[in-house]
Amino acid sequence: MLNTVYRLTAPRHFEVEFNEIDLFGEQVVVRPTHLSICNADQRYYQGKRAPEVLAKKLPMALIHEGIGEVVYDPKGEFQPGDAVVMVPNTPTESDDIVSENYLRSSKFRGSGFDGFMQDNVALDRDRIVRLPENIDKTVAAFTEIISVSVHALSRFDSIAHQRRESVGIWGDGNLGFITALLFKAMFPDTKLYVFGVNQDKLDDFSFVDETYLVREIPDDLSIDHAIECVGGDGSQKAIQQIIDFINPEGTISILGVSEYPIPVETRMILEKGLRMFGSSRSGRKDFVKTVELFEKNPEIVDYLSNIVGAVVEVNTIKDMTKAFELDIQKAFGKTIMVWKK
Ligand SMILES: NC(=O)C1=CN([C@@H]2O[C@H](COP(=O)(O)OP(=O)(O)OC[C@H]3O[C@@H](n4cnc5c(N)ncnc54)[C@H](OP(=O)(O)O)[C@@H]3O)[C@@H](O)[C@H]2O)C=CC1
Ligand SMILES: O=C(CO)[C@H](O)[C@H](O)COP(=O)(O)O
Ligand SMILES: [Zn+2]
Repeated sequence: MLNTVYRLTAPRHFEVEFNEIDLFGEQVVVRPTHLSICNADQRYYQGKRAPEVLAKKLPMALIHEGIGEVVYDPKGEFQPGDAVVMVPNTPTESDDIVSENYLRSSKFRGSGFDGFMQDNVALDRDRIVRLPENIDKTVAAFTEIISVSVHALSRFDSIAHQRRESVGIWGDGNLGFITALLFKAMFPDTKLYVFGVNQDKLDDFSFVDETYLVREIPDDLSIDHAIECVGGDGSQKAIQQIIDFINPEGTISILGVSEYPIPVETRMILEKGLRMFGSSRSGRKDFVKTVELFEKNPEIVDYLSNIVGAVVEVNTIKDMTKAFELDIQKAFGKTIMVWKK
């Protein structure tokens, strides 16, 4: 079956290309319905990655956050029209210790190979997870970034010591919002503080115990552990501030992606005996856990609908460009493409 793929061939430039989908294989064919733009997509779209990275990765279809409807399953386990979330991480081996998203051999859609900007996507059957009926699809579209938070918080639970009276999340953007919301659901007895740079964004974190502008943190405040959801140019300041305010032997969970290496005050990491760990991406089990969370706690989906930003119907390449450009201008929220291709 001939399939159309919309690849980024150069910064801000999409082109139509074609590939072949083998209908006689084992893979399930999914037609994307709702796609969501991640900061990682924007770094490719705007040409913010290093030239040698762009030269290696492009042309490539972007987008690793998305849901769709099954078109064809050779085994008949899924029926045409079934709503599913697509898992972008694609392992080629398994390991008893290392999770699928950390195996260096795994490929990731929209980073190592084509993402979901296609008319149809052929996926191994363990790369799709059935969605609950009647779920808000504009929220389900960004299940992937939610599963990243679920994954990081599960790791936090196994790494951070048990004194968890107060935890701080740095970052008042989408990842900060999602992580804060899930943190409150998973650790209801811990006081959660969110630290940001925009009062209007912080006002949306109505479900946390306190919010602070990073330039107005009281000197006597301290936290047992911290989670960094800033990334980019802000990472360095955020990590420094975390090191300043965290209690000895606390754990720092790093989630923000920085394009270039950043200096970190290792002396105080040593003196305070801190643990620092990174989390990136997620695997099938995190998606399954996330979908279970949607089913058991529908109020989480309602809260998440607050961060649905622009919803753009996409019929043409011009519409794709419009969605990415709108996403750049947004103050807050996820940009959703309703994929009519
Ligand atoms: N580890 C993973 O698998 C994943 C990582 N990410 C990464 O996480 C990072 C955040 O993503 P996302 O939330 O979508 O991006 P956003 O841009 O929505 O959020 C970052 C927020 O942090 C704010 N900020 C800037 N400086 C500071 C500071 N010093 N202290 C506190 N807050 C600050 C920004 O404000 P302002 O906009 O005003 O600068 C912005 O609101 C990105 O680097 C992204 O690539 C995302 C998904 C998954
Ligand atoms: O967004 C992410 C996961 O949801 C990761 O940050 C993203 O996968 C990093 O990939 P790349 O190396 O291509 O920037
Ligand atoms: Zn992402």
